[in-house]
Amino acid sequence: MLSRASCRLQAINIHYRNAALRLFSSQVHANSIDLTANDFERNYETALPYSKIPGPSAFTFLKNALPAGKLFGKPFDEIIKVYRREYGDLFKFPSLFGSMEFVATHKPEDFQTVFRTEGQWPERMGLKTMIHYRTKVRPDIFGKRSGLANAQGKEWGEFRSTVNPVMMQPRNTMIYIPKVDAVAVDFVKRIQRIRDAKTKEVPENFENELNKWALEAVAVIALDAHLGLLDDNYNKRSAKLIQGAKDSFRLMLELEFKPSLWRFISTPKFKKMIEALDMVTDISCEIIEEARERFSNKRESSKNHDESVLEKLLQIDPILAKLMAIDMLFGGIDTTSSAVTSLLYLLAKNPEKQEILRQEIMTKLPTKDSLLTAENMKHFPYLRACLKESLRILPTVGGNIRTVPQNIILQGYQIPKGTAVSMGTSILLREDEHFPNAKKYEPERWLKKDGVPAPAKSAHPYIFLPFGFGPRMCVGKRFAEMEIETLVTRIIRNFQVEWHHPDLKFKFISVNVPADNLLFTFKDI
Ligand code: HEM
Repeated sequence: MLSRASCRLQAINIHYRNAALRLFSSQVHANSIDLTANDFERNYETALPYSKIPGPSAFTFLKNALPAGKLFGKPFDEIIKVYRREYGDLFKFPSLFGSMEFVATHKPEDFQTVFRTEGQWPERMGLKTMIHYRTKVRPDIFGKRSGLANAQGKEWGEFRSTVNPVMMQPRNTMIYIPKVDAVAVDFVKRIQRIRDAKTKEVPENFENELNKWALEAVAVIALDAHLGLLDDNYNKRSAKLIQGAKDSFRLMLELEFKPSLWRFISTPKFKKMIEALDMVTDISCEIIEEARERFSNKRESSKNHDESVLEKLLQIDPILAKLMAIDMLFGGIDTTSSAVTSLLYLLAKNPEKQEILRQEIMTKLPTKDSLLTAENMKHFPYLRACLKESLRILPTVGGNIRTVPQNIILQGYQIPKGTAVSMGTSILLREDEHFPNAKKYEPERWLKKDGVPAPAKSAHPYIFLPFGFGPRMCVGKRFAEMEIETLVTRIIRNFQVEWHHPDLKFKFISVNVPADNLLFTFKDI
């Protein structure tokens, strides 16, 4: 029987889904085309056969990826770029040693077709390595479940309906601002302690500091837990969690998308991935168990509305609650810290934009210790535009993926039901054709002025989707945006951020992460 809390959440969820549907249909009005299964069925037989889609053969793909091959050791986004130059906007990646064959497209009209036909329970191919680990290696923890990101069909639909009201409602996000702000204030103090006394430049391991901030921030939301990562003698257990999460993402991606025999034998990389995943799972479970004990010791009268995500979900489904909490700790590190990195870097490289942002922040935070509230966060449109613009120029993820639930046609080719389609947006986001003066950091393009719509609105509506699209979009979107905006507000209120080194490069390791040391200078305002 459903508990009262669960009924309330289900009702909120129905409301949420309706609101989300309205939002999506208003988002896509501009260039929308009406697509029905019938349109494709009518023309499917006359379209070019799937087998004719260009792309490297399994042999060429393997040859290129081996030592001495032209793509050996190249990151995944680089491989995609090379094949796009060779084969055009639509090409096929072959299956190798059991890996999944997929089609890659770089046409916004195709993204629209794929998203508009994705159905009630959109499918995104799960990570086989993660599914294997959770269901075969650690059923003691996960039972038969592989987590929200890897679940499909009805199981995914039920999981998502349960977590949406807790994680995706703006109201439920804003209540965590004071806690997340306290973490941001600690981070500002940490910058003051670790930067060079004279030059004000931070040490070369600053990326690790940002990772620690990200884990600390997501842990207060997920578990109401203070991990102590920003203290000088920081907690080594949580530091291991960060390293484990980074290693396992890197290894999973390599095993999934590069030629590997892991499906048949336990390769050295596979063993390392299991070790890293074990580290993440075991430490997360310990932290979650501690949080659970704290909640059970909490007196009824002291319970309040800003309970952590875990606490709220525990009242509905304890196993799902634990799974979601692990995934929040796991998925909430590299993603948000990478987005903060690109935003700070672009503000450092564009001091005039940084100054406009600071003026906006000063209107609501006249002193450095003014309170940051849900109310004054509503009045930072330039901050929001700065974040969008940095996600455009230096996106955190390279694109989106769907497994199509019906036969469709892309660029004149048959795409049979069940095909995985990858939609590469990161290259398009930096093309003048879609965003005039695309290389320029121009937050203003996201703002409407004197009743004139924001210039970025004229781009195809399916290109800029940094958190994905539709019912399967990122479930951590609202928390991520709030965490990033809170931290950047505190940093820009306290420091002039500068960059005095050659241009920063990024590399793609499941998300785009900096390839060089983050040698930011933070001068006091
Ligand atoms: C800047 C930060 C982030 C970016 C850019 C980002 C981006 C994305 C994208 C593009 C997807 C795929 C969406 C789709 O297929 O339509 C996704 C899914 C997901 N994200 Fe995020 N994410 C971020 C932060 C987070 C955080 C902080 C969490 C955890 C609290 C999180 C948890 C997830 C989960 C669990 C999914 C799978 C959702 C599902 O399959 O239903 N993400 N994210």
